[in-house]
Parts: sequence; C-alpha cells; structure tokens
Amino acid sequence: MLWARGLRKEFGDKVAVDDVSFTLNPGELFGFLGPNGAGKTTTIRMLVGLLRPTRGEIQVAGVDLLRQPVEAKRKLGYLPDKPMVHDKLTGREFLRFMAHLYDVRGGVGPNAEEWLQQFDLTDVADNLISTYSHGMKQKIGLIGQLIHEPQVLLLDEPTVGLDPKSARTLRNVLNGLCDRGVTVLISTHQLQTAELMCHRVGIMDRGKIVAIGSVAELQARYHTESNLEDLFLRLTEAAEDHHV
Ligand SMILES: Nc1ncnc2c1ncn2[C@@H]1O[C@H](COP(=O)(O)OP(=O)(O)OP(=O)(O)O)[C@@H](O)[C@H]1O
Repeated sequence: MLWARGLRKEFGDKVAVDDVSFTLNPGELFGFLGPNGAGKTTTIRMLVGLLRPTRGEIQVAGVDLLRQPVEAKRKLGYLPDKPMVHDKLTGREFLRFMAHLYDVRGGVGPNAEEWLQQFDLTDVADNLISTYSHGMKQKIGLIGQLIHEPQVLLLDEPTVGLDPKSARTLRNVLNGLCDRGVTVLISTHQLQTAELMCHRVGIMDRGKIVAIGSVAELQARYHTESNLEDLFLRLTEAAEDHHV
C-alpha cells in the first residue's frame, strides 16, 4: 500500500506539487500520467524519500516515510528515468551489490537468474554495465530493484528505450508482482500502454491531480466513451482553459 496526504513541494516561488493525496492498494498497478512539467517526477521523488515535501505525509506499506525513512525505504523499489547503475560493475556484480545494499539474506537468489533470462540479459550478465545500451541499463536497474522483494515499486518512464519484447516482458513481470500483492506505480506518456496495463490512472496537471480512477470510471464520470488519450487531452486542455 502507498498512501499520500496533502503533498506539496515548493521550489522557491514555484509550487511544483500542490495538495496531492491518494491511496494505492496492494496488488494495484497505477499509471501516473500528466503533461511535461506537471509534477510527476517531483511527486515520485518525494514518495521514495529523495526529496523532502514542503508539507504532507507519506506511508509505505503502513510505515511513515518521513518518520521512519530507513524502514520505509526497505519496502520500496524505485527505478528513475535515468537508471542508477554502476558502469564499472558487471550486471551480476551489480545485482550482488544491490543484494548486499539491502542486506538480503542468502544474496541474489534464483529469481535474479530467471529475470536475467526473461529480459535477455543472461549472455551479457558478466559484461561491464558501461557496455550496455540504455534499454539494457533500464532492465538491469529494474532487476536490481526487485532483489529485496519490495512491497511498493515506483517506475519513472520504465518503457522508454525498451524494445517490444522487453516491454512485453516488463508488463508480464509487473503483472506477476501485482498478483503477489505488490503495489506498482508507473509514470508514463504512453497512454495506450497505460490503458492496457493499469488498473487505475491518476492524471496530474500543474501540480494537482485532476482525475483518478479506472478508465471505465473516468469514462462514466465524464459521460464519454473516449479512450484514455482523448480523456487525457480533454482533462488537461480543459484545465488550461480554466473550465475544470
Ligand atoms: N529542482 C527544481 N528546482 C526548481 N524547479 C523544479 C525543480 N524540479 C522540478 N522543478 C519544476 O517543477 C515542475 C514539475 O517538474 P517535474 O519534473 O516534476 O514534472 P514531470 O511531470 O515529471 O515532467 P516530465 O513529464 O517532463 O518529466 C516543473 O515546472 C519543473 O520545472
């Protein structure tokens, strides 16, 4: 479960995130959408404890992130849009490093080899990460975030740079995690992917959540059968025209 109440972030005079609240359930795949500069990354960086909110509260699987940051971060996995991987390690060394970092008993475990295989990385797992493409770095970065079996996983633009097969593998891996009760948040501009994958979406615009729900719920709320792309454009453009 991931819970946020009244999140706000100011950068000087600029309010990047304004009174954002939501509850994501165990096993839920949540799509976090919004135009450029809407405040998605800023919100995510607060949710994973990299940026201190100006105001607001966050709980990760019932643990208060601001009061018990270490315990909360143990329950979190986070893949930024530019993967945080170590170029001077090989893929397998990186996974061992991540297991050590999170104090995983028994080290990397058999799941990692399975993920390496699923993501077509087995043959390059002993090569230096500096030789990997962007998509390969994304994939090894993601596996590194799964080693400690987080209860909440946040992925910023995870499908950028992935080939179609890897994108499908990612969807399968995320669905499998949700089936096991993990809460997954992905931010994306790929609305068709979001419509295909996500149980619910939240649309952010100018620092605020302007709509939240399943695509069917949003269609019912706005009396339309439009797809997510049309709904997204209508809601964010309407906000621009100050009609919402
Ligand atoms: N460190 C910072 N200092 C000042 N302003 C910032 C800082 N980080 C973000 N902002 C501003 O906050 C707003 C939200 O940015 P953010 O990166 O969260 O948007 P986003 O929704 O992730 O956008 P994108 O889809 O383009 O990645 C933007 O106006 C941005 O310029």
